[in-house]
Amino acid sequence: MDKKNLRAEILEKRKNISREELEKKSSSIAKSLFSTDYYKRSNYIMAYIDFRNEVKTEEIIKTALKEGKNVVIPISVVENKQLILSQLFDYDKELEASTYGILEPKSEFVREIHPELIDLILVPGVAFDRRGYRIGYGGGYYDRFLSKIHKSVPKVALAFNIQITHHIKEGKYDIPVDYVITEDEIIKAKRIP
Ligand SMILES: Nc1nc2c(c(=O)[nH]1)N(C=O)[C@@H](CNc1ccc(C(=O)N[C@@H](CCC(=O)O)C(=O)O)cc1)CN2
Ligand SMILES: Nc1ncnc2c1ncn2[C@@H]1O[C@H](COP(=O)(O)OP(=O)(O)OP(=O)(O)O)[C@@H](O)[C@H]1O
Repeated sequence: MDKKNLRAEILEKRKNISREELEKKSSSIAKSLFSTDYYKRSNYIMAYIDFRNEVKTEEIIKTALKEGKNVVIPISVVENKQLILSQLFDYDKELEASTYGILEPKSEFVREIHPELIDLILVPGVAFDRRGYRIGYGGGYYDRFLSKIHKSVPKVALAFNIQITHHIKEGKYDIPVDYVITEDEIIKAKRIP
């Protein structure tokens, strides 16, 4: 199946997850993340702010902040499809709906951070395969961003089971993630060299 149809098919399935299930599955994904070494070791986490029935990240962000970790979120720059990073201190106070309807920091709370500081990246997406390849919304924001990040920084996708697909044909800019955490398992990306 081509990328466009696969994207549409999975988005349709994800739309049908109830609020209750969304909360429950997201919470179990958060718990799995907390159990990993890369989460425990992290000090600067780049987290996305969920929209449109993505795995919710509110609990992850609030827990990480409580544990004294630094949390950084992306701001979309539409003109050049780049992501700017901003440090978040208070999830409930600092955010407002912005580009694409995604929550971003209000202007007075933008605190720009250099990408080199990041030591764990939580990646959103529409579909993933077990090698860590990904389909997003088609903007190329994360591929562009990840191309600037050192290979050693763990890239962890959060996804519901229904977002795991057999095979995604990789494009020339695609940067695979290292792990995909779902409500049922932690998939360590297997890539045949
Ligand atoms: N939570 C979250 N934040 C994120 C992303 C994400 O996937 N999830 N992104 C990941 O990159 C970036 C935003 N990317 C987006 C790209 C396109 C559309 C969008 O609405 N596209 C139109 C179709 C456009 C077209 O094809 O003409 C649509 O879906 O209706 C939304 C977000 C940055 N922040
Ligand atoms: N590193 C890059 N440099 C230049 N162009 C890029 C880069 N990464 C992606 N692109 C371009 O961005 C466009 C969208 O890419 P793609 O279809 O892979 O997006 P996606 O992964 O589905 O979306 P997103 O990353 O926004 O979730 C493509 O035209 C692609 O060529």
